[in-house]
Amino acid sequence: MRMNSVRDFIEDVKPGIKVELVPLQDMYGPTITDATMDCLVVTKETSKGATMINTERSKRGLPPLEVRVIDLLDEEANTDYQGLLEPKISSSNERKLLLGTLIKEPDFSTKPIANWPYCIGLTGGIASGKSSVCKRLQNLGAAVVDCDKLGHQVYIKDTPVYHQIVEYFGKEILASNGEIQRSSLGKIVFSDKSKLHQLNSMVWPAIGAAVKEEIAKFAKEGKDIVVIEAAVLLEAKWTHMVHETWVAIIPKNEAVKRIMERNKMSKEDAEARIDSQLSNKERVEAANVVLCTQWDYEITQQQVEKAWKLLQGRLLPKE
Ligand SMILES: CC(C)(COP(=O)(O)OP(=O)(O)OC[C@H]1O[C@@H](n2cnc3c(N)ncnc32)[C@H](O)[C@@H]1O)[C@@H](O)C(=O)NCCC(=O)NCCS
Ligand SMILES: Nc1ncnc2c1ncn2[C@@H]1O[C@H](COP(=O)(O)OP(=O)(O)OP(=O)(O)O)[C@@H](O)[C@H]1O
Repeated sequence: MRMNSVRDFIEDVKPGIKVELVPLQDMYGPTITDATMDCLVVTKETSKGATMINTERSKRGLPPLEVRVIDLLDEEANTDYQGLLEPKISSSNERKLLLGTLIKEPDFSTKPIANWPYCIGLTGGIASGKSSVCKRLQNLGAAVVDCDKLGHQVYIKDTPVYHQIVEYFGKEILASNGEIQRSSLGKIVFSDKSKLHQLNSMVWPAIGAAVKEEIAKFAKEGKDIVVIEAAVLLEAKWTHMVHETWVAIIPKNEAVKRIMERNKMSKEDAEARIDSQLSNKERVEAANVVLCTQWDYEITQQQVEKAWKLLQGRLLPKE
């Protein structure tokens, strides 16, 4: 079959057939373990891999995949094909197919964590849909650690962190009962980067320790997969506590719209809040899996189900 690009092939596929694009470096992942797959589309250059994939499938008692070799027509088309498999996300239809798939192999070599429970760090910008994705993963069976909530617990009156914060920010952040008023603290730190930095250095170690305790608690309960929802996962370097980093993204204009609606913020304030955080690009660069919540809830659900299903095929063995 001679095609301009893989996209042509996909457009040629009849509706109802499940098509997944697997980045070249991940061809071995789902393709050797997914019992629901029927067919593998490869170029001449990657057809050797297909033979090896079928050998691996037969070792696992899975039926061989029908292999379709397509021939790309010209240089330009070949570039398009390579671009398609690059681990980057844009709004193009082809790259949509990468959402929910493993775009980068996780690297456990530098992480001092046990194989089990398998931990996913879920991050993303403000209003990117983290909570919505988490809820869906929880419905599928994941245990969830909410770092915003853990963050709120470190402000409990008379703890060492409480005293440190009051000493630095002054008594004006306290309510009449002596408790820290987060809204007052938020106003200060979200308009002053150096103060936010100070606050982070006081509270992140305590939140990190609380995350570890939660993971240990879920391990005792026998949970297999724990999702750690953390807006600041990358900034706080909590990635060393998780096996994989999943990132929720939305375009900036959609984020502004959502924040204005949900938080009743002005456009300028919403933009300032987004600009104070990491960009989508920076997060995607660190991501093993990317999810985009830009469209209907149904599409978010489909991406989450796909990500969950593929995840089952790469969980590490219990030690
Ligand atoms: C500044 C605080 C007191 C404001 O509390 P408040 O209840 O008003 O907001 P909340 O905690 O619900 O956070 C709202 C959103 O702000 C963003 N955000 C929170 N903390 C940070 C931070 N340190 N850096 C950047 N963005 C942040 C996140 O998108 C978060 O979802 C609070 O956010 C806080 O203690 N932040 C520092 C601790 C932290 O990093 N928590 C987040 C753990 S994921
Ligand atoms: N398709 C969608 N998937 C997920 N969320 C969506 C979608 N469409 C709209 N939203 C809305 O986006 C808003 C933000 O979602 P959510 O609260 O899950 O984000 P978040 O990243 O947890 O936000 P934050 O960290 O700012 O609290 C919600 O009001 C949600 O209803």
